[in-house]
Amino acid sequence: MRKIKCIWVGKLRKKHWQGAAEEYLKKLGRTFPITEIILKDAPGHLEGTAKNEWEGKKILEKIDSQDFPIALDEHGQCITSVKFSKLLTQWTEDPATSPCFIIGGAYGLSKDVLSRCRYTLSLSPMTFPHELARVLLLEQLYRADSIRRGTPYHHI
Ligand SMILES: C[S@@+](CC[C@H](N)C(=O)[O-])C[C@H]1O[C@@H](n2cnc3c(N)ncnc32)[C@H](O)[C@@H]1O
Repeated sequence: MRKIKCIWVGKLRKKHWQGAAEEYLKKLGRTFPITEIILKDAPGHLEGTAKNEWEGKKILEKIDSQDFPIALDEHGQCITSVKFSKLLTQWTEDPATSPCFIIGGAYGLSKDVLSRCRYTLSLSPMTFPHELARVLLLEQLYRADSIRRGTPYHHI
């Protein structure tokens, strides 16, 4: 079964992010059901590292033993969409595991989350807001699936 889990920190508050995310979730839903786990932001009185450690603990609680956790982080591996499609096929076809993509909040992912992850994916060496990173990842998942199926969405 091809299934993908996504752990996000924080809601998409603006309509334009919601609309963009929904568009790709709907397209992906036809072939790749996505399970989204949306975690609350850390309490407002926490700052910097304390914030990402608090969020990190909540993220770790949601990673199951059969998950193959993939951190989204600007310092990770920057790869082509074709390579991503191959990796995604490999991850989703492994009967023992299923991919679990993780996007952090405003202060990023904690060291514990990064070290628990089995792959770290960068969307660019530049830093994006988590809402945009979420939309970009969903679009790349859709593109990767289109490449795998040979549908005319990606033009090499
Ligand atoms: C605003 S960024 C956090 C920025 C930065 N790491 C920090 O510590 O301040 C929020 C989240 O979006 C995701 N993100 C932002 N830019 C990214 C990129 N270029 N590649 C992959 N993920 C990115 C990451 O999951 C990150 O934890």
